[in-house]
Amino acid sequence: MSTSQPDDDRQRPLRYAYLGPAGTFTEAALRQVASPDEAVYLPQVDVASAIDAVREGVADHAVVAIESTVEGGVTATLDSLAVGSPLVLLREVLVPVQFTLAAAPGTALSDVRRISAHPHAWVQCRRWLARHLPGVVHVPATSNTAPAALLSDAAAQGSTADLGFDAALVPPPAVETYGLTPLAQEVADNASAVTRFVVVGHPGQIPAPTGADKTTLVVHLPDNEAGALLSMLEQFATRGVNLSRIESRPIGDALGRYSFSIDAEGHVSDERVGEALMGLHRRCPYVRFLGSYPRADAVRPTVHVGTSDAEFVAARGWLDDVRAGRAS
Ligand SMILES: O=C(O)C(=O)C[C@]1(C(=O)O)C=C[C@@H](O)C=C1
Repeated sequence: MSTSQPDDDRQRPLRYAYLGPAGTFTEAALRQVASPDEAVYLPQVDVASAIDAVREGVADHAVVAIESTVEGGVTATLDSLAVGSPLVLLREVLVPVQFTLAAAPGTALSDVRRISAHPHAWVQCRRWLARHLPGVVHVPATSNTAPAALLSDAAAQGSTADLGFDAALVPPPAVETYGLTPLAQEVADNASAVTRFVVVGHPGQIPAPTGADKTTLVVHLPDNEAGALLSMLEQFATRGVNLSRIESRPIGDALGRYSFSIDAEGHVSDERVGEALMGLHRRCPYVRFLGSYPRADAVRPTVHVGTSDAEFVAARGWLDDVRAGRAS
């Protein structure tokens, strides 16, 4: 991805909105996309603000978490992308996730009664906390480093007593960044936890197919139709398109109305993916294309007999012949 773009005939660095403050896992994802030397980093208080910064033209791109091995889909991201002016995903980045329990210097593990943590971090450390700090109270934080910054500022002013928490779950590098003391390291329950982040931008050029791509969609089903979900899934299955994620989110206008957030293997320029999208367009009242982009793990899909590009093209040629009276 290029990191500069024309602006009134000038080259200016791209601006990236992301969940801050400094040192979040989101920032680690952003560093894989563009270094702070060549891009402008715009930390935001939450995921929705990062995405809105792109819609409002304050940022060129947003980097946001979309899925984690422990919690599944990041609902704030899925919901922000599902409505509002159209945006697309341009790239995905994987970040291994581990946590340190940290506090201001002078705090001991035995002092800890209340821990500030992002809700996803809390869930990822739940079993460790139950075993080592039973009864400890969760104080929700807006990001993994927001409480680290508060602890650091309060310690600099002489006391952390009024903060409402004694310690925080933070990304390991943030311990040093914010001058904290580690109380316990590697406290995540799943040592191989990974969070998937995406780069969000305005619709325009779609990243070129690599052979190992992903396509993200939002789909609504027809109301009150038996088998509507099955019919939607068949659009993928009959074309040999595997799904790597599907989850339902409330549309929000009435009980029982859900939209489906889907990651499909392949690129919109693949014949089988294009055919599946046309099937969705015919069967479903609403389909939002959220982009085709290279998979971070570079895993190529298994192409089943009868679903390769060449076989779709040959089938279309055969039909043209039939329609023109040339078929034998
Ligand atoms: O980027 C961060 O550090 C965050 O606080 C966000 C977030 C998330 O939204 O899932 C990112 C990675 C971890 O899975 C926990 C929290």
